[in-house]
Amino acid sequence: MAKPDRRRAGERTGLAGVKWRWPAPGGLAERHAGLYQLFMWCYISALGCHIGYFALLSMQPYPQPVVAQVVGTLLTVASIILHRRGHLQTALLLLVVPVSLKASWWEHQFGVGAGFEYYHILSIFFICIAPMARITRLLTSGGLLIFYLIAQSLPGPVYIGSYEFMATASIVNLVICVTFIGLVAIEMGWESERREKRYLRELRHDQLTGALSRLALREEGARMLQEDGLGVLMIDVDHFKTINDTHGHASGDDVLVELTRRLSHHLRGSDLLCRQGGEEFVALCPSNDRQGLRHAADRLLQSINGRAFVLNNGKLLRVTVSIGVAQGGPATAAESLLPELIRRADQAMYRAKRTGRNRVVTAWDMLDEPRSQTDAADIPATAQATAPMPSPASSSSEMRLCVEGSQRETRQQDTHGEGSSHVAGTGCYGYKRP
Ligand SMILES: Nc1nc2c(ncn2[C@@H]2O[C@H](COP(=O)(O)OP(=O)(O)OP(=O)(O)O)[C@@H](O)[C@H]2O)c(=O)[nH]1
Repeated sequence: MAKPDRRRAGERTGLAGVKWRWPAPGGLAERHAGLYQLFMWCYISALGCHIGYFALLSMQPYPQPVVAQVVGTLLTVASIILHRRGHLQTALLLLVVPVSLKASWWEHQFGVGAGFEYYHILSIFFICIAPMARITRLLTSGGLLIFYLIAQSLPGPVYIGSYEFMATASIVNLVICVTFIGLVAIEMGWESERREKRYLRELRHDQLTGALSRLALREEGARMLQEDGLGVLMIDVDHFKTINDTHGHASGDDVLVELTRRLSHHLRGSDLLCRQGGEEFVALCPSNDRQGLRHAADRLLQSINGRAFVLNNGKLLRVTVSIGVAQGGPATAAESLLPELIRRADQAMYRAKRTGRNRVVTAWDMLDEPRSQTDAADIPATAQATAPMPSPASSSSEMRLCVEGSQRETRQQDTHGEGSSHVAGTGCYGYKRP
């Protein structure tokens, strides 16, 4: 097999054989990708500063702590490597503690007032936002704060710069520190926005298949029902347990992924495909046209049973689905009608299972059948248990739409109260406004 092209993947082999990849690698750093990148730039700038100091050494009229510069450079290199390996806390400490130390040294050289105290504040800021244990953060920032206070009361400066030098140094140091804090704050804002969007996307999508999740099904279904009539197609893979048992769970997963791909391909742009759970999918199709919905369901059925699924081991597998269809709406009480439509599509799907699988059954066809044919055994136990009881929430006139074939309604002025109606053969109660 051809070797992957590292350059194309943005990878480099750098210090100590560490693989460099831009942007951030996996693990801890990945969860703070934006911050991580910014810190990387801080490290690189710090490294640049150290090298710059070396260049300036010979030009300074007063003795320079060469050892401090060497140690500072080594610490920065070490912190880059540690950060790259995921030891974020240690790396950060190696960076900010020497920065604070160096700020004290410059304060000692020039006296307080040249703006080097800002670097203490910058160090404490970095520690405060670092993803570390609260106790470590408290101890370190407390330590740096005490260090800052001690540095502020250092004995008289050894070298006192001119007034101009002090003023310029103060402004430059302030600008550097404020820029860093500003950049990090902006990046953190963007990062939390990105994270929020990512979580929301994950919440609304099924991890395996990429189809919409149950949460999205409820939200989108209710929205669609408010705007237009809605067709609900309940799609369930036949004998999926046997597929899992025979070919393994991984192959079962592959079947679900391919199934989603085929179903999505054969749905219209305005339709939505959701994974209800396990091997059960729900297609939401905005439509008032029952015939059209039937055709759509037939088309989906054929897209699955018409062509064999190719498993990872090259074996061919014939997969079939059973589809139940229900239709209703539009409704202002969409939140209460949607579960009803799903229940009825589920009921129709179970009927398709019981009558041989690999077929489409519509809820309205079930209504037209003699009552004896839609025997109780067709309705799953859960559906029977959840046959809707009249409730205040279902008392809107729109609830009438849960009954396909309203001509079959037989009014019941019984214990359900005035205005309730029972739909023959459906177990579905609707409420009409008196
Ligand atoms: N591979 C895989 N299997 C799953 C997943 N979710 C649920 N299952 C399996 O799907 C199977 C569903 O089995 P059943 O509910 O008995 O349905 P079935 O075998 O399709 O039978 P019928 O629906 O009556 O045709 C169970 O074995 C579950 O473990 C998944 O995400 N991946």
